[in-house]
Amino acid sequence: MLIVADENIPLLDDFFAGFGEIRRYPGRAIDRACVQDADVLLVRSVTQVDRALLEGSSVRFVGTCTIGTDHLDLGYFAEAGIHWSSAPGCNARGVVDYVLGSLLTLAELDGVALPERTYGVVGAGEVGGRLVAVLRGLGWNVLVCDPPRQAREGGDYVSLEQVLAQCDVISLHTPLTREGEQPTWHLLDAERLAQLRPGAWLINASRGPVVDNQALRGLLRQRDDVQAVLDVWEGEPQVDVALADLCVIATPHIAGYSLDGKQRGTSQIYQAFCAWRGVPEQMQLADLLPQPWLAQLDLRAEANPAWALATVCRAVYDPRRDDADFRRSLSSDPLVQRAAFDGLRKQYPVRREIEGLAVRIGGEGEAPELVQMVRALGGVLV
Ligand SMILES: NC(=O)C1=CN([C@@H]2O[C@H](COP(=O)(O)OP(=O)(O)OC[C@H]3O[C@@H](n4cnc5c(N)ncnc54)[C@H](O)[C@@H]3O)[C@@H](O)[C@H]2O)C=CC1
Ligand SMILES: O=C(O)C(=O)[C@H](O)COP(=O)(O)O
Repeated sequence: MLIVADENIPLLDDFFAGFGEIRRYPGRAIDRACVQDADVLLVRSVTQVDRALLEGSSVRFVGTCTIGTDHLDLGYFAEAGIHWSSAPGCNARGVVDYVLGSLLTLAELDGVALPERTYGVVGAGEVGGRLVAVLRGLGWNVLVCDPPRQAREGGDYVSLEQVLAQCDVISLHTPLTREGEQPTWHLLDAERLAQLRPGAWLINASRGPVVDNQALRGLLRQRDDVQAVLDVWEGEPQVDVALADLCVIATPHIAGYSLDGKQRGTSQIYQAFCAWRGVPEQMQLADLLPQPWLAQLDLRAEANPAWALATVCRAVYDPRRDDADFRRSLSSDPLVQRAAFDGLRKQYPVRREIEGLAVRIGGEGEAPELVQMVRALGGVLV
């Protein structure tokens, strides 16, 4: 069996070497010639997998080790009888950690207290749903907008207009869709961006085109009260450098790049592949993931809760590091800039997740606020 894979997929040999030959290519360089004789194609988000790539090839299974599927032509797969799988939720926690780290920076810059803000989460699936749970667990006020989910399940949701009118912070977690009843392409267009509340923060770690980047650049130039955090960009790996300069945090599509999330993505595709082939799974991700580098975090019971929150989150991940690396890499030469965008992602340092972090609260007293905070973040009290 010939398996063609994006070279950035971790643990390829551990999970797939037993099935046949693996040929690795840069994701953006996978073309018809690469896949012509392949049986299996394993990608991440940067390979457009469609009729133009696959027609005439022997590929019968496509796995994307990512949550997003906007790079896959699922209609063509159905027509051609190609089995496929994505990795739902694999790196959702990494994105939540990215949003938390961004909120801490925004709060420091604007001099506001996070519990006093109203949060709007748009898209309440694997990522947004976890983010809502964490924010509500912290006792913060959260409104949720997810029309497709609301139509399916009913429940306590609000419209996008309500989010724009009532929320100080808007975090986008929808897929990128161009068709259907609720398409998300330019969900935040010039008209909606103009409705952002005074002092609003906008975070986009979904897909670049969910926000009209040109309109956002115009808005940020006009309104210095609005702050933006962008992990994803229209036209990636090309980035609007002027827009990046206007953002508080700008990063090269790495919100979900925890080690755990990336390895989980490969593991989930392995599981889907084994199910498709009808063979038992031989490998377990738990046997491959290294121990977290931080064995335990110690807090004092008398610690200020806001300080403790920042300490726990930043002990694991601080997006300011990625922002600084990204800004250093920005270039007015498009070729240099595109290469730098992909280079930062390829060389991404090891980053773990807050969930499961062992936290010990020592010192005097019960510290119920700290206990609630650690539990809300998904930490484990020891
Ligand atoms: N920046 C990064 O590193 C990462 C980005 N992502 C992006 O985040 C997206 C969301 O991920 P998940 O939560 O795991 O997906 P999911 O499929 O579990 O949830 C998406 C939610 O968005 C809702 N939705 C769809 N259209 C909507 C609309 N017009 N308005 C409001 N809500 C809408 C859906 O009903 C669903 O509940 C992915 O599709 C992917 O594009 C995912 C992982 C990492
Ligand atoms: O899972 C998703 O969806 C993502 O956006 C991934 O973080 C994308 O990872 P790469 O394809 O950019 O390696």
